Amino acid sequence: MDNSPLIILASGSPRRRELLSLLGLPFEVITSEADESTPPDWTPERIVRSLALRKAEAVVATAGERNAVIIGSDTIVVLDNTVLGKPVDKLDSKAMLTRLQGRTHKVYTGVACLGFPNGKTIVEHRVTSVTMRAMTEEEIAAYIATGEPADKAGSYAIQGLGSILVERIEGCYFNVVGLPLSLLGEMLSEFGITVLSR
Ligand SMILES: Cc1cn([C@H]2C[C@H](O)[C@@H](COP(=O)(O)OP(=O)(O)OP(=O)(O)O)O2)c(=O)[nH]c1=O
Repeated sequence: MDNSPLIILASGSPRRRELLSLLGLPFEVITSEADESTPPDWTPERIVRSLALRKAEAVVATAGERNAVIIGSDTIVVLDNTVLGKPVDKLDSKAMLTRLQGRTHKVYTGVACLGFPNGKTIVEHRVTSVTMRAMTEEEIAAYIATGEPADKAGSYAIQGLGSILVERIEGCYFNVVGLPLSLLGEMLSEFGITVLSR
């Protein structure tokens, strides 16, 4: 009998769902209502790691008394020590994209794996550098009009139309989309879950 724990993804993000599906393992999704506010003096690492853990912890009560690993994750974009989360409106998207265009920024994603019911906890993060090409005001306006930037950290989606704005990246691609899969694979193996088993 297979005793490996059930995987629970604590996320409402369709991107994270799609990325986790790539591993070919069965999983359940439970959406969390975690408080995502953080003190202004926190470093990017601390923000994504803490929020990832908060999101995982927020679904513990609904996960039930099962042998499970709960995955929480959080992504932010950082430019010049400023954290760019999801835009609040189109004006905010315009301000973010105007800052990001023609420059290199960093994308941080934190991942928390919470073993249940034993409470084993592993929290990690990855950083990817992303260089965007220069954009005209018209291009920025046209991109915002597509609606794609609305629910994305930094107001772009590398996996969508935003792909044509990205000149180069250094680091894990999946980290930018919201779930660094090679890191997650390593973390899951600590819970007895193997993606590639012989
Ligand atoms: C930079 C970038 C971000 N994003 C997305 C990933 C995340 O979904 C989102 C960052 O917001 P998050 O707060 O990390 O996640 P979320 O609110 O979408 O989902 P949940 O908290 O329920 O897990 O930005 C992309 O899809 N593509 C990109 O290129």
